[in-house]
Amino acid sequence: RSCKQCGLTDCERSDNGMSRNVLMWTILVGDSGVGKTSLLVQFDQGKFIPGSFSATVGIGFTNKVLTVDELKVRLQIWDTAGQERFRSVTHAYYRDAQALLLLYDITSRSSFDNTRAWLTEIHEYAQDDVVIMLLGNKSDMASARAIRRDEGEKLAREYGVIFLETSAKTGLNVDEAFMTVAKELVSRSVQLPVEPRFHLHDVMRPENEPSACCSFS
Ligand SMILES: Nc1nc2c(ncn2[C@@H]2O[C@H](COP(=O)(O)OP(=O)(O)OP(=O)(O)O)[C@@H](O)[C@H]2O)c(=O)[nH]1
Ligand SMILES: [Mg+2]
Repeated sequence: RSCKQCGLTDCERSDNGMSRNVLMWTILVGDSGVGKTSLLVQFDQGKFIPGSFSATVGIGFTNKVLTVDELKVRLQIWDTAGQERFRSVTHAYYRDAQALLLLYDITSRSSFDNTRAWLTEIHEYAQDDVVIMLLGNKSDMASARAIRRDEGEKLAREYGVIFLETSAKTGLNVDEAFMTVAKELVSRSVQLPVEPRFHLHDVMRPENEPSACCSFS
């Protein structure tokens, strides 16, 4: 049985028998080859699959549940195709995103330069209050580095977004990146308690009642 809405097979319960879940849409964007799929595989499965590069076609999602301040945060993470020909598909998903992770490859000047165009697109298609993180990926490739860390930090400051350098290969800062997003989403929603923009679920339910946070098919 999997939920028709979020694709999860079950709903976690916290220790006090209540389930309190929030689902948040997160999208990975950036040029083809920067490591979006690899980052997601590292986060989801804790592994890096070396070998030839196989570009993502279309779009797909992975669910991960993180706990932030006793709140279960389900991140529905959409991995998009970086190739130009798939851009129009990706645009359709921006509007529903609460968070966007924009990756560049620290060994590729062009992927870094293109982040400005990505940010312009994000501002055009995404919600104004979307959480944006800039990630300089492949930080393990020190000898091939083309973008200094402080260049990434400067760009992030300019656009007012959060910045981290990551490595999908070694796992450096991968969990941190997603945890930072989840925490930021939770803290922003706490500041706006009137109508949080949680996408689907935000329920509390006693242990002996069937979980209602998902709708099963
Ligand atoms: N050394 C190193 N290689 C990486 C890292 N992340 C990705 N790669 C490699 O870079 C290539 C591209 O990675 P992908 O994750 O497929 O890139 P992508 O951003 O999903 O590309 P598209 O699907 O075309 O948008 C692959 O050969 C990966 O093995 C990293 O952190 N370090
Ligand atoms: Mg990919």
